[in-house]
Amino acid sequence: MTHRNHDHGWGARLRAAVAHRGRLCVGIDPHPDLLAAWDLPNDADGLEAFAEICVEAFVGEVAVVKPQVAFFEAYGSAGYAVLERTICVLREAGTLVVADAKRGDIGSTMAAYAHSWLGAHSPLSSDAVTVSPYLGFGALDPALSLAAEQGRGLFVLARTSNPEGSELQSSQAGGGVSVAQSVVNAAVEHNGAEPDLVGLVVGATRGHGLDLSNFSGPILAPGLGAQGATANDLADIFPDSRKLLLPNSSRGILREGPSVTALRAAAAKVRDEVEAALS
Ligand SMILES: O=C(O)c1cc(=O)[nH]c(=O)n1[C@@H]1O[C@H](COP(=O)(O)O)[C@@H](O)[C@H]1O
Repeated sequence: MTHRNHDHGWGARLRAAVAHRGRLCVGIDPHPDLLAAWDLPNDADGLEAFAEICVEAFVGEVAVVKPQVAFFEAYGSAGYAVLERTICVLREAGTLVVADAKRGDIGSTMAAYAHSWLGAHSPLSSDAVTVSPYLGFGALDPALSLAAEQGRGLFVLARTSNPEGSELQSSQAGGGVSVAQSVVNAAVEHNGAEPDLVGLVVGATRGHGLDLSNFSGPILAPGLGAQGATANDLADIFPDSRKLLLPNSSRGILREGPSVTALRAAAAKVRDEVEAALS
């Protein structure tokens, strides 16, 4: 039997967390050059120390943390073990975890990915996961069903922050809308039944050209800091989507490490700038 509990579902948990700790999503992106800057070895031990420092700095300070899976995967099974512990510790401390895995595959394989990142008993079980709709939005169905069943969320790439994304995402899909807009429209349709289940990823680095007026779910907006966007850009780029906008900064904050105090202060500063800009 499908179990759905809206009170404890993703949307309710996200809205409560954001009301309490603000909209900023801080990325844990352990780039090798950051490990070096933090005087940590470029191996799984260095990765673990990096992640532990991030956890100590960000828990209680921000609502949402987004570990970028690629930087853990680079260390193989030892890296995955660090990722498992990081996700688990963050969630136990009440911080929402968006696993940035950008998964997307044919439906039957997508079901396996969904179980890895959203399944209740998976070692990588997170509150939400980033997914790519570019094998077809319908291919995400198994992830949509599991997320709804488990009270978890998805963030579907619509208009990404990188310049290379434009050519594909701005090209025309059927029905006279852009490919990215067709993703937005599909998300609107799905959220009719399950509000907030499907979030979007829309970069904060430039005007997205999307009609988001019918979309009321969460929008993850990467690009603050290292990619050049500032908190003051947000209100212009997302005039109608302020409530559940989750701007992300990773390197811009992580560069302030390895001091836990300095990292925490950097996250708090960006969080407060975001709140001031969107209020
Ligand atoms: O899905 C994402 O999080 C994502 C989508 C996107 O369009 N652009 C983007 O930068 N990201 C991720 O957001 C993070 C941005 O990192 P910084 O550029 O260091 O702030 C990285 O982990 C990216 O993989």
